[in-house]
Amino acid sequence: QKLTFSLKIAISSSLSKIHLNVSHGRLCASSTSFSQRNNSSSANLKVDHDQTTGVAVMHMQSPPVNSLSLDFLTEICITLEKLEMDKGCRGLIITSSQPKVFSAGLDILEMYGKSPERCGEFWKAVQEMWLKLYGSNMVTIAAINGSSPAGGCLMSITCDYRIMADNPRYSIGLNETMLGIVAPFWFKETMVNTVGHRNTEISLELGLLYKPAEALNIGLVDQLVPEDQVLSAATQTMTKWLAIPEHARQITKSMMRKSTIEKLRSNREADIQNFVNFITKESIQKSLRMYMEMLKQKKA
Ligand SMILES: CCCCCCCCCC/C=C\CC(=O)SCCNC(=O)CCNC(=O)[C@H](O)C(C)(C)COP(=O)(O)OP(=O)(O)OC[C@H]1O[C@@H](n2cnc3c(N)ncnc32)[C@H](O)[C@@H]1OP(=O)(O)O
Repeated sequence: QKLTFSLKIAISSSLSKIHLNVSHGRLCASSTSFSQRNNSSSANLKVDHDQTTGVAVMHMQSPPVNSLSLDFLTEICITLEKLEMDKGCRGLIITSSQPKVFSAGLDILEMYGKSPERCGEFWKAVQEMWLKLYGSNMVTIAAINGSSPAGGCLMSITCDYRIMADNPRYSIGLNETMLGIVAPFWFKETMVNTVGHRNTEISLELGLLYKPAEALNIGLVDQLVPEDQVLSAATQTMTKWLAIPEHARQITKSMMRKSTIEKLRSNREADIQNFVNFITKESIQKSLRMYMEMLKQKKA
């Protein structure tokens, strides 16, 4: 059996302790320094892990708008995997370091003019991020400090709780139909599980983007706070969620989400084929091109 051995040594203190754990056939080594903080950065993510509270804050910093490219999705998945395996991490807050935007959703350039193979690889990464987040054992909170359309909204609704900046310039929603594309069944089900069937039907058919107050009204977000308090409110909420007996909370979460997760898990290949066939159609490529032009014109 292959053992994965990862050794992280925090040199922030000269006195650091190394813990070895064997779990699920994997040998992991992690370290705790007396400062109890473990900060790490990759190209487009900064993770602040406070080991005293067991809470990690993942800051997305992929300019200009945190759009989810294949590279960025891969980075997010690797980080989620590491945090999930780390017994010292019980809660995850996801937020953005980019001004005015939480995430602009999937990177449109990954879906335009690309080979079927590349599109398939991209879609597999989108599935992977969703599976990791929706099925996470950690308490997950989206600290939505900017606009969050389409894939950005999906990312938010995979979390257990959403706190959004109360700024009417921002919006959130699954607006895929406005791009001439269709939210797949697992996007739709995540939305139904959040705001119910009727709200989802209206929202998806019309490709609606909601202002924060409207999003709160239909239950797409759970709380609105002034912009400068999004992260502190998320931290406060996290403390409450982490006080719930962990095993009971995790089993309950799994019970609520299991059937949606299983449906994708057992149909991953077919879902990739659907996506590739759909997105490479001439008519869909034309819609995406027009949408990108519209985005550029909006700027001019
Ligand atoms: C039969 C069933 C089969 C199932 C098939 C499945 C089909 C596929 C399903 C796909 C699912 C999800 C799709 C998505 O997530 S698509 C992405 C949707 N996103 C959007 O519509 C958001 C578009 N962006 C905006 O509205 C704005 O950019 C913003 C986020 C509100 C920010 O506004 P801003 O004024 O601050 O910034 P702006 O000047 O507009 O943008 C800056 C530059 O970034 C580029 N850009 C913006 N969004 C994206 C993106 N999503 N991907 C790539 N690039 C993006 C924008 O063009 C600007 O670029 P430049 O500076 O002009 O070069």
